[in-house]
Amino acid sequence: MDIIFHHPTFDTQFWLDGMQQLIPDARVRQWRPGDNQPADYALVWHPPVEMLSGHSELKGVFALGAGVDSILSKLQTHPDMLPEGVPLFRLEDTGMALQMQEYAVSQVLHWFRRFDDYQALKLQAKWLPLEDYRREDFTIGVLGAGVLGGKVAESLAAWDFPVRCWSRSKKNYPGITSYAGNEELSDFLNGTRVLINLLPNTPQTVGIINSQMLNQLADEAYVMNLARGVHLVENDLLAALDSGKVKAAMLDVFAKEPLPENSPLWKHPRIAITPHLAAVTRPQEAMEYIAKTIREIEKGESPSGQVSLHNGY
Ligand SMILES: NC(=O)c1ccc[n+]([C@@H]2O[C@H](COP(=O)([O-])OP(=O)(O)OC[C@H]3O[C@@H](n4cnc5c(N)ncnc54)[C@H](O)[C@@H]3O)[C@@H](O)[C@H]2O)c1
Ligand SMILES: O=C(O)[C@H](O)CO
Repeated sequence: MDIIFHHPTFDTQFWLDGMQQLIPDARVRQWRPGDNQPADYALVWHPPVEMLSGHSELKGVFALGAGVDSILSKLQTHPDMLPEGVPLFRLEDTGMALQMQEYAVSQVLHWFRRFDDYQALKLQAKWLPLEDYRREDFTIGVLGAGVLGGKVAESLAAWDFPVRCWSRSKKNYPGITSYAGNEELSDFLNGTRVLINLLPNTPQTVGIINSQMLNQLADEAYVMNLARGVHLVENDLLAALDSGKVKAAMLDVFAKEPLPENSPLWKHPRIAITPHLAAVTRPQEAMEYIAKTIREIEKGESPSGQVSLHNGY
């Protein structure tokens, strides 16, 4: 079995050695421009078109992240990049859910305990106990209730917050109210105080967090974008912060990354920013998942994690 690997920034040797250890009888190599030799599996991030195009012998392509929007958008301009019938897989959790839970829970607790207000008071040397927020006024709504959103919702429910989620089809997570489809979006938003986004980037979800959505949230809402920058209309968020409809936002992802130095988001006192690291690929977990999936494909099984090109995620 031949496995080819391409990632613009990862430590290639670490991945080649790791995959070799997990599948000892495989020949694992770094793909380099001009390499047109056949392969059974490809592990990729931002793959050059010629790495995959024409390779209909591939039995699987593994994206080395959870979101496959960068690969699917390249397919728009280079439809032959993924040969017909070759399945595309993505990383399902592989250590990312725990990171998302840490990020979301810590920030929700930060807002709930009013640490942002106390930091502002501290800067004025003011000793002023504020009224507590109540859990019943702190309903958390998770947009996108898949592998990551579902786990984030569960971890917040464990802190006794009222939690709801929104997805394409109904979910059955204990203690979490599930809303599905565009028909139920308004009901989901109505009363949501903390909006956490974990949707995939698809034509249906681009720009979904806009004025119309923000205006339906509870007053003094909080917004956390952990999925993709294109989901959020940045100017609409700034307007909602200025009007007071939104009290604060925590953003990990941006329409343009790195976020340009002149972006007004940097200077806004009620926007917190992290540089797209809410959940990063954990190499060992990812390699174990890929090796397990390869074994399943080799046995003729249908492993989970296959991307639906039709749904776009
Ligand atoms: N910031 C980061 O560091 C980081 C890390 C990993 C993943 N992500 C992002 O998180 C996203 C989610 O990852 P995942 O593994 O949970 O994905 P997933 O495919 O398991 O879940 C997607 C969820 O979104 C819902 N959904 C999709 N389209 C919808 C629509 N039109 N209307 C309503 N619901 C819709 C699905 O029903 C599902 O519940 C990724 O696509 C990626 O963009 C970000
Ligand atoms: O989707 C992912 O895995 C991360 O956001 C990196 O792009």
